[in-house]
Amino acid sequence: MGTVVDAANKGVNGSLPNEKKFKVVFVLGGPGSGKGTQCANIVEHFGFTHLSAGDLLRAEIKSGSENGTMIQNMIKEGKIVPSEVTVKLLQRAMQESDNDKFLIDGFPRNEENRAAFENTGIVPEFVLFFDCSEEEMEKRLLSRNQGRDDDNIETIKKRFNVFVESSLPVIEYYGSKGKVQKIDACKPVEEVFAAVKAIFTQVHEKTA
Ligand SMILES: Nc1ncnc2c1ncn2[C@@H]1O[C@H](COP(=O)(O)OP(=O)(O)OP(=O)(O)O)[C@@H](O)[C@H]1O
Ligand SMILES: Nc1ccn([C@@H]2O[C@H](COP(=O)(O)O)[C@@H](O)[C@H]2O)c(=O)n1
Ligand SMILES: [Mg+2]
Repeated sequence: MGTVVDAANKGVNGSLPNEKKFKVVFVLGGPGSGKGTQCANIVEHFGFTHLSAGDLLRAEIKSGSENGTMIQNMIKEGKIVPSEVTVKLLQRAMQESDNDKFLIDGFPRNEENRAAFENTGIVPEFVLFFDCSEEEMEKRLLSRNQGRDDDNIETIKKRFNVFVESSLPVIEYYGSKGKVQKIDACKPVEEVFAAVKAIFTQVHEKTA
């Protein structure tokens, strides 16, 4: 597995110190591609802690935070919340955790997210990319039934546009660095997990 940021490279290039040693995998893919579903499986089999940026933002709304209304409006519009807010939530969750292995789901969603996270000094081990057609993702989101404000066709279309315009370039960036593990996420859950499992098993064997 790649390098985990440690004491030796804390604070390099003006970045903030990574106080604990963290191992991070970014989990990316379009809305409804199955990121949350597969993260739950990875947690069970590989001992990671799952941090969904979307879940942290939704919890922030519920907590009555001063940013709550702004976040709620952004989510309803399918827009990306300023990185400063999201990175703080992620950093806090990592610092408060007893674990040192994190799946960061739905982040970085744009170039601003990516640059802001890079400033923490934490380097992702790799990026898991769930690749799925819009047709299949739309079908899944419209039948998700979790009461999410953004699971309606108007917001779904906006989220697809944001994914193509802002998130895919981030995946391409990591692809150019040889860090992307792409998975066909249009298949049934069990088949997708078999592919995910193979990747995590291989990575684990390399570092064992
Ligand atoms: N491989 C699959 N085949 C069929 N349905 C799936 C599959 N994976 C997930 N689902 C279902 O699709 C819906 C969306 O899945 P999930 O919430 O995991 O997606 P997500 O990528 O986290 O979406 P979002 O970005 O909106 O949070 C859920 O109802 C889930 O049960
Ligand atoms: N890095 C992120 C991640 C999410 N958001 C906002 O939350 C919405 C839901 O995210 P899910 O991952 O749960 O689908 C998303 O559409 C954004 O509005 C964000 O701003 N930044
Ligand atoms: Mg999700």
